[in-house]
Amino acid sequence: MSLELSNVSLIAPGAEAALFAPLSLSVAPGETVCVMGPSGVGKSSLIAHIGGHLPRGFRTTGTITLNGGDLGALPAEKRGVGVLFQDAQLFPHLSVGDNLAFGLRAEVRGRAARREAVANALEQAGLAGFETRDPATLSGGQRMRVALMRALLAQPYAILIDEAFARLDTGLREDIRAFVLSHIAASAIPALMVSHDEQDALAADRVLHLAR
Ligand SMILES: Nc1ncnc2c1ncn2[C@@H]1O[C@H](COP(=O)(O)OP(=O)(O)OP(=O)(O)O)[C@@H](O)[C@H]1O
Repeated sequence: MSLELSNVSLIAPGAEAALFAPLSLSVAPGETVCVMGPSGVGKSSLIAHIGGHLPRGFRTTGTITLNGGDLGALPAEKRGVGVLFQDAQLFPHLSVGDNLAFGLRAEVRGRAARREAVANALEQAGLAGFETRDPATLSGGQRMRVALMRALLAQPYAILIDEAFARLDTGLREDIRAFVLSHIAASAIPALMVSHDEQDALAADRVLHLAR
């Protein structure tokens, strides 16, 4: 199902004017839309708003619909939105396998079934056998692949990507971007990707420029 934004805008705490002109957008299942725009226009805040993590004091207009429901009525953990950040944000105190198991939905019951789901995800990420590894021992690209698999194991209705590839080396960035975007397309969920990188824009299905 599509991710639908209708007349969405944000007013930062203490500000009078909206950060960007009201935004209406429909992102289709399997489609990736790249959101670009000048620094400070509100790209990360838009991602935070959709995910339900907007800092206190922001005012918002418009509506966001996902999976047929109004996201504004739901707390972050009930929105079914997965977010990929720049530093992958794996839990440092959990093994790679436990990070993935954290993403698994509660419906996957039983130790054997959960272990198998984690092993499958690692296999898909090209990281078979990495269950007991400490996330700190992974490369940036490996961490990002685990972060994507953790997000997908939760079977989200949409994925948001906030400059997730920016800190990776150029060659690796291309591989990881292709890995992430192909998994999103295969999962048939809509994705919104915030970026400054022209290469990200080229890899997306569509580009949207946020303007004041
Ligand atoms: N917690 C906050 N309190 C007050 N203002 C904030 C807060 N978070 C963000 N802002 C303001 O909201 C505006 C948009 O910030 P945001 O980080 O969303 O922009 P951005 O387009 O992602 O920028 P960049 O490209 O530099 O990452 C900025 O003017 C910023 O100062």
